[in-house]
Amino acid sequence: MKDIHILFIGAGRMAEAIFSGILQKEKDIHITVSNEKDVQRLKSLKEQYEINTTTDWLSVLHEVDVVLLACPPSAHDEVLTKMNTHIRSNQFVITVAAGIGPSTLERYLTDKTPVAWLMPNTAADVGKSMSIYAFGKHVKNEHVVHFNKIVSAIGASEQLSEQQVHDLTAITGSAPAFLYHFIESLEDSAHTYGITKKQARKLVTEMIIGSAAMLDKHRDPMKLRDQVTSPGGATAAGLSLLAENQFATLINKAVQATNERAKQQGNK
Ligand SMILES: NC(=O)C1=CN([C@@H]2O[C@H](COP(=O)(O)OP(=O)(O)OC[C@H]3O[C@@H](n4cnc5c(N)ncnc54)[C@H](O)[C@@H]3O)[C@@H](O)[C@H]2O)C=CC1
Ligand SMILES: O=C(O)[C@@H]1CCC=N1
Repeated sequence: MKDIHILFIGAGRMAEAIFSGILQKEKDIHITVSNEKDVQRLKSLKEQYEINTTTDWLSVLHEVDVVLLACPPSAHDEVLTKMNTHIRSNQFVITVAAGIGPSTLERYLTDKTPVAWLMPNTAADVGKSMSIYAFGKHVKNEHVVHFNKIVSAIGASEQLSEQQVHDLTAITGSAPAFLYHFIESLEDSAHTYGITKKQARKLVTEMIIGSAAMLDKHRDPMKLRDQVTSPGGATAAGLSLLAENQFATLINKAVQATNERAKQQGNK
């Protein structure tokens, strides 16, 4: 397969996680990263990753096979409007923006442009993103081949419908932040029992890594929870308190609030 050249529009946290993951796995994917004006950020990314950078993505657009939009949902209107008059047929446009599905991309890119919506998470940086995606109407086999090469470099993936990517943005895109918040809360709690912050971090981080490894091996959280919960014992008391305070309902509400905001961002 011929080398792939990807232009990133947006040089923030998600862009970096994705191209960092790609560069660790793939030698024949070339990266150019752009933002509007933060030249300091581009300089430091160029030094760290040995990639090309620009503040003028339009000037490189004609050279690339894939454009990956990693800018805020609110920037899409301006970027896609500008792109539509310059993009060549067959150039593949992917967005990772919350709320911006393939039907939105196709409304802007009017010349049967192949498009895809990818919802990854920052674990792309370590090749462990769980990414969901949906394709637009004009995606052909050659684009699927490129897409699979890019997405498999950053972790696991699942193709869904556009509506499902809307509905599950909270789960793959945002829920890592829920989990990190849970971890921070455990650290704060541990720290109240007279250990240092460093010790609290070690206890909680290693516990989470161990639990994730168990989940990876056994893939059955209910069974794993049960193994920890000695009948009538200490864990059961903690879980009861979580249940009395509607922990599962609260998580569901957080998922809904996230998805609502994601959709709202895409509708602007
Ligand atoms: N951070 C995350 O975990 C995830 C983020 N996303 C999506 O990734 C996108 C970027 O999010 P973050 O990296 O978190 O944000 P960020 O704020 O770290 O990065 C945004 C980047 O876009 C650039 N930008 C802003 N307006 C622009 C414009 N008009 N033209 C070109 N570049 C422009 C900024 O300079 C910056 O480099 C968003 O659409 C978000 O929904 C999706 C999944 C997960
Ligand atoms: O917070 C956000 O809007 C983005 C989308 C999913 C994760 N981060």
